[in-house]
Amino acid sequence: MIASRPSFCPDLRRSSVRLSSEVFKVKIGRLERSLCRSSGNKLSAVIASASQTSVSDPISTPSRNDLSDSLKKSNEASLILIRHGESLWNEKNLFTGSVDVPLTKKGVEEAIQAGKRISNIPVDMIYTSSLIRAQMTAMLAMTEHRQQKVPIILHDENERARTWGRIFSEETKKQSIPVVTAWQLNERMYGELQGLNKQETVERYGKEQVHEWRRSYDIPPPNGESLAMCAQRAVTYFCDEIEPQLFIGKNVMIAAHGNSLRSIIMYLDKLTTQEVISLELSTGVPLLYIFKEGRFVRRGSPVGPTEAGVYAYTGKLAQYRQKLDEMSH
Ligand SMILES: O=C(O)[C@@H](CO)OP(=O)(O)O
Repeated sequence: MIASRPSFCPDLRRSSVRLSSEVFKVKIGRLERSLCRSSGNKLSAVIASASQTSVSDPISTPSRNDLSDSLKKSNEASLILIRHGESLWNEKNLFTGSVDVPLTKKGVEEAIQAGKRISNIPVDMIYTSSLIRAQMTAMLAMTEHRQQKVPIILHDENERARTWGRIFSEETKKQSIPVVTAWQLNERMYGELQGLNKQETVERYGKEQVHEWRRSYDIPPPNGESLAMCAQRAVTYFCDEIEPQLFIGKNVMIAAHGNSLRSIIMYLDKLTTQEVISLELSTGVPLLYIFKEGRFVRRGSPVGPTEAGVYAYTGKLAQYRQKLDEMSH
């Protein structure tokens, strides 16, 4: 197979040099298009970042002026990616895909440990898949965060959900973190392999065939999604909904799945279709990226001895941590 780099979001491909005003205009245009496209209260997920409040109020719709003020203010943001902790089907070695399986006790512990590792990194918005294992991971991780804000899931499935979920205190909103759930970040649909034991599937179909289903880029398992198909929806969502938040300086955490995150990492790290095949993500280990001047720079996983290095990378992160230290003294 010829290694190639798929272009999911051609108008947003990042320049390796300083973000030119030309590109910046495109990116703002994109954000505005995304605002235009969004209808009704779906708008709140994107424009939450445009207002200076922490949780989008599903009723209020901040003006474009708020948006452009906010755009001018920030040029650096953190992006944390976490694959969910171990699920009950990971433990049983079953293909899981779109089946909505909760965490094991070990998975709960992994999520809490992940939270400790990122407890000094700012989080303004959280995106999770619509599956409980990713949502549990995000929520458990945030119980450890030093900022001590409350993650609140936004419900925009219908008018009543939006209206009934309103918050009437500005102060309480400031102490909250909006959590957007999106099916596009779900694990890839594993088709007729869902619920099958991985080892038994190898015994039945052979190691090579199963490896092809699990790790090839564009060969789907029977009636399921290939990584390419999963990337199409996950990366498009990332470009349309999450990247605009980073552009305006919002620090974002994404809790998702092995394959939806592999496809997003492929986009962030500009991996080829060949390189992504060997990319494996452990459960519950957070990865940190810094988004600056239109580029994503991978800082690795802020764990153990590397933690000091992670904070040393940017002045903004160091300042944030110092502020947290001062507040807790
Ligand atoms: O079963 C699944 O849904 C995934 C992730 O656990 O498995 P794989 O590692 O084969 O992509």
